Amino acid sequence: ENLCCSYPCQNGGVCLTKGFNDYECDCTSTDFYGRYCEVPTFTKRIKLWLKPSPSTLHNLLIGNKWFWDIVNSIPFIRKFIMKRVYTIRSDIIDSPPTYDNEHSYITVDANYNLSFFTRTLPPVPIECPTPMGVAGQTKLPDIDELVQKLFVREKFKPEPRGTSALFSFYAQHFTHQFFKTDIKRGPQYQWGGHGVDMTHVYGKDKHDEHLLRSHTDGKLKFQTINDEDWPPFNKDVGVEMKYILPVQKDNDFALGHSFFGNLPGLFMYATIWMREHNRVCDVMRKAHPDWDDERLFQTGKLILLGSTIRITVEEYIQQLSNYNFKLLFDPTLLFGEPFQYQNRVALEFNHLYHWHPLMPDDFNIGGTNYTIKDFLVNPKLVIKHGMANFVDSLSKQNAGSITVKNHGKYTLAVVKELMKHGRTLRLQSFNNYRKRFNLPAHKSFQELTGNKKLAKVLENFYGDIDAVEFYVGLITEKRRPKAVFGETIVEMGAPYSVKGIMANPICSPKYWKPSTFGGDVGWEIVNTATLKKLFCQNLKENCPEVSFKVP
Ligand code: HEM
Ligand SMILES: COC(=O)[C@@H](C)c1ccc(-c2ccccc2)c(F)c1
Repeated sequence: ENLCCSYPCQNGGVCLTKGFNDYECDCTSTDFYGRYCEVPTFTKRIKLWLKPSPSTLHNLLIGNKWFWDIVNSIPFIRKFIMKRVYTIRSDIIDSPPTYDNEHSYITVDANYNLSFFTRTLPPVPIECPTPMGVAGQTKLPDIDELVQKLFVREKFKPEPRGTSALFSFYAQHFTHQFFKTDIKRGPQYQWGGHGVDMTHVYGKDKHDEHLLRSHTDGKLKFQTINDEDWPPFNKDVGVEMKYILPVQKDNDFALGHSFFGNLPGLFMYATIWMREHNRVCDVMRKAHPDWDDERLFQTGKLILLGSTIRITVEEYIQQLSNYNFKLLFDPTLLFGEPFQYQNRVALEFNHLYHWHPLMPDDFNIGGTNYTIKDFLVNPKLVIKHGMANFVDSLSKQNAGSITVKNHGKYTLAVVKELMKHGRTLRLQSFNNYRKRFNLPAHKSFQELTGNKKLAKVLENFYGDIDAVEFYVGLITEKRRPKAVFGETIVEMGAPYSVKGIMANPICSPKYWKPSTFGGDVGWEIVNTATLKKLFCQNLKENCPEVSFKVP
């Protein structure tokens, strides 16, 4: 039988079977040696001894506000720390990508097959005794029972740190530009561009982009209703829009992403980025009256890309991490470092980012209460209330907490689908992912959950802590003090997200300069972009509440 099924090789060692009854661990470039790559080299031993644990670091970063206020005010210290955040987080991610969803070993295909999500850990080999290799039972627990006991929201649990519903829709809107499962072909297939490419604003390809553009002054098509600019109706454009329920004509708009007509929060962001693009085109036309439609459009796209990344790092991830340390988006920190400006979206990152508990069960917009049902496939609510009221209301409403028993009714089908995909694609155990991201495997259900009752429920389901599935582990893991979610989501999400952002072409030395963004004017926009400006520079009335944190 395949002795590699028990994952004997530690610290990144690669297991290779030798005939039917033996194996060896390849410890090359792991800084470990020995039969299981379990013995650290001398230098590695020193490094491990000096390295603070993720929890120690976390507590340091969320505490000591006085200390961080000083650090944040001294540019060269702040930059020194941010550079290490970039390099340490990025170095954990394999680049070029190593595994795909169809082989439990490295292949050339894994690198060249862009229509696959890549895999950070390869699938569990088919011939292994249990779905997790050797741990646990031969059959995984029933998904409906798991969902019933671990995910169904009985009572809404607000995000404890006051994260707002504006944040929730930002998460969904921003991540859907690179999380694009090609369901028809299978859960391992994707139709995205493997990075922050703004296709959620400009369309999935050149064909759709051509339909969404006005071809005048670099602008995107729009229509004016109630004295505000909105996306055009799709009857006038003809891009493919996908709805999860039947849609009325006056709710069918042409947007950069086929899914974005399903929720008003997504339509809101689609609208504000369309307005921002057209505003930037006007600004650039003044600075460059000699430029044609194409140059205005392309420069506008680059400026919005830079603005998106700045807002994502300095406001969105800032809120997510809850660190007192002020995060900085500065590509020059990596200049001169060995860094690959290439990214491949991992299946595990996609699964990890299923944050449906962020969604409340209903929304209070300008005093009117809407259930998710009222919200679904009803983007014209944003027009009805007006952009200012809509963003103000979402900024004042608490998001849901990403934790157990907090999936709203309309997202249960999604989480069931996710669990099925995890099994079809033979994801390794939660503990194997902990080790892959330099975290100690949890030794007991109690240690994983920090909750006796929950530990018992999980024990009854899985029997063995090493058989707990990936997504189940992420959601049932105990939260660290003042954290949005468990340790593993941060320690896995941070590397994927930092690598995915900093590997963007605009962060590379040849792109990251004023001329790329149309000179000083565009450069200034990218370097001073904020969420508040994104909304308030595109509203006629005075600026409403715009925040990822409820006041
Ligand atoms: C009530 C609100 C929501 C509903 C009804 C909803 C519904 C869905 C549905 C039906 C899918 C599967 C179809 C598809 O893949 O496009 C999906 C996928 C997904 N959702 Fe949600 N969602 C909601 C909110 C969110 C939020 C707040 C996030 C936050 C990050 C999120 C993250 C994702 C991700 C990452 C995927 C996988 C996308 C892909 O791989 O194609 N969703 N959602
Ligand atoms: C050390 O600090 C970090 O690594 C910070 C910058 C950090 C970065 C990224 C995340 C993050 C985690 C999950 C999904 C998206 C982003 C995160 F939660 C924290």
